[in-house]
Amino acid sequence: MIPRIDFRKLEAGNADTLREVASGAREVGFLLLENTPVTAEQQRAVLAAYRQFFRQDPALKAEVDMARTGANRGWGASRSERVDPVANPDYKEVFDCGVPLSADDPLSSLPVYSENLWPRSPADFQVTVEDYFIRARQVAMTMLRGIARGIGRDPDAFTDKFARPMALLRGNYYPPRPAWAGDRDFGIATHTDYGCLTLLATDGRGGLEVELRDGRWHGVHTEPGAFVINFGEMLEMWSAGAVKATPHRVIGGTEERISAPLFFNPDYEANVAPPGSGRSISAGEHLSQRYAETYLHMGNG
Ligand SMILES: O=C(O)CCC(=O)C(=O)O
Ligand SMILES: [Fe+2]
Repeated sequence: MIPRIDFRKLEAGNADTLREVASGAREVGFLLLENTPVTAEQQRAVLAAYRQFFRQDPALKAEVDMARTGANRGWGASRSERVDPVANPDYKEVFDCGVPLSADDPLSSLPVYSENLWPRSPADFQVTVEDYFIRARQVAMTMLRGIARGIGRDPDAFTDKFARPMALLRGNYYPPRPAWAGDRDFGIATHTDYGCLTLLATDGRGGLEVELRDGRWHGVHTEPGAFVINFGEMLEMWSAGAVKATPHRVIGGTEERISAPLFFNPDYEANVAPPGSGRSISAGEHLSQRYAETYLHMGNG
């Protein structure tokens, strides 16, 4: 149902692989990606770092609480984000970090380029997370180039606009579904992602569900080492609908679960309107608006 893509073949420009990527992007909006340069070990290391961070004393997490700031860097407590206006705020916790600009960059004062907030503990958290973030961005870049080729665009049609990416790496922590949770409570409620593509590593536990064309919810499962790829609102616009942003959610179960999505968002100034439409849609404005709609401390309060 969800196409399985071999990264090495994609990188080599294999025609069958490019076709599968293009049809998966259009018909499903989700792909499974295997055989990338990011190893299962590297995925496990970043998930373990997040697990240690989330399981520690809440006072240490509170030191980097994003709610104290006007941005989304650091820890987001349970119920600090509502991704679906008809659901309650999500019960997940998150940790977000981005790619900050140098201080003399004129755009560096924008919240989407805020400085990261790193916790005092665990000790090697920042090193592990930043190392993974760099590797994962390279995979995302190659993937995006492959999609451009697959849908018949110039290979760099999208990647050209990633000089100062508003990319965000997130750790999601889903505790066991709380006893108080009702019909409108989710680990993460139904949503589409905001950016171009999302590269998701999981701890192997099920929980992610996607709403496919048949109108039904389907569970997605991956083995350690593989990635789940899905596409966001900006790429749907930018590709004039050749790529679909598919709704997904996590209801949550009896066991704790950790996942790490890399939201691969382009430069603030990228125009993500359909080519030739004569319109202009600022990636930075779209992302800022979606943040304001979802994070309770950034506007959705
Ligand atoms: O945890 C997952 O499997 C999905 C998370 C997700 O959809 C998100 O963080 O946007
Ligand atoms: Fe998502």
